[in-house]
Amino acid sequence: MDQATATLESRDLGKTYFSTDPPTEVLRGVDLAVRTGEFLVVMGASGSGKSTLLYSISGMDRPTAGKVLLDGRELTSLGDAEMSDVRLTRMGFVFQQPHFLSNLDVRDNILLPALKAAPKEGREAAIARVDALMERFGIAHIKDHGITQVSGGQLQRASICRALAGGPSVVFADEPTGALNSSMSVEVMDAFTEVHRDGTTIVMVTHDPGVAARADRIIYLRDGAVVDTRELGPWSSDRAGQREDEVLAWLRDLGF
Ligand SMILES: Nc1ncnc2c1ncn2[C@@H]1O[C@H](COP(=O)(O)OP(=O)(O)OP(=O)(O)O)[C@@H](O)[C@H]1O
Repeated sequence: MDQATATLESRDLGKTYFSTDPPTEVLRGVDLAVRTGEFLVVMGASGSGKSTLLYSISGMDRPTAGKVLLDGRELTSLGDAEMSDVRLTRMGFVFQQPHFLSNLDVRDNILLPALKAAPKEGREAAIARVDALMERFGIAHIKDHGITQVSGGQLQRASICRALAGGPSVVFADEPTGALNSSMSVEVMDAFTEVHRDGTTIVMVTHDPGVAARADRIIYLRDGAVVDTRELGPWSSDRAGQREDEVLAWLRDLGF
C-alpha cells in the first residue's frame, strides 16, 4: 500500500503477555496499513487477538514488539502523557458497553472530552459543536436526559458523538453493536456509515457479518496473525443483503 495514503500503520506488531507461564503470544507480526477515510473491520474467532490488536494500535495498551504510526508519527515511542494527548485529540473510542458518568446528562458526557480536547475553543463553541453532532445523529431531544433514561441505541449514538467530539482522525470501535438488539444495531451502524461518509477513518472489531458488510475491507485474524483480507468496496444499502452473503461465504471458507 502507498504509505502516503495510510493513516494508521502497524509494522511487525507483537503482543505477548509475560504474566502467564508460559507467556501468551497474542499478536504475531501484524503488518497493517489503514487508508485515510477507510472503514476497516477486524474479524476472527474468539481469542484470536482482535481486541488486543485494537488496543495495541490505539495506544490503550503497549505492544511488546513492532511499531505503530499515526499519520506518519510513531506512537510506540511516545510517553504516557503524550500518548494520552494523542488519544484525546486524534482518536475516538466506542465500546460495547458505553462508559458514561451517571451524574451528568447525556450532553455533558459528550461535552466533557470535547472541552478537554480543545480547551482554547471556549465552552459556548464546544456546546454548539456538541449540539450539532447530537442533531446530526438524531439524539438532540435527549440531551438533558440522564444516562439511564435513554435506550441502548441512543446511548451508543451518544458514544459516537463523544468519540467525534474531539475531531479525531480515527475512530476505534470494539463490538459497538454487541449489546444491542437488531433494530438498534442497524440504527448504530447507520450512524457509523455517516461517520465514514464524512471521511473519518474507522477501525472496528465485530463478530456480526451484517455489521462487517458495511466495511470497505475486512481482515481476518487467526492466532494473532492476519490470515486473510476481503475488499468489499464502497457501501450501498441496496446491496446490503448481497454483501452480507458475500461476507458469510468468505467467513465459512475461513472456518468461522
Ligand atoms: N492480560 C492478559 N494476560 C494474559 N492473556 C491475555 C490477557 N488479555 C488477553 N489475553 C489472551 O489473549 C488472547 C486474545 O484475547 P483478545 O481479547 O484479544 O481476543 P478476541 O479475539 O478479541 O476475543 P473475543 O472475540 O472473545 O473478544 C486470549 O487468548 C486471551 O486469553
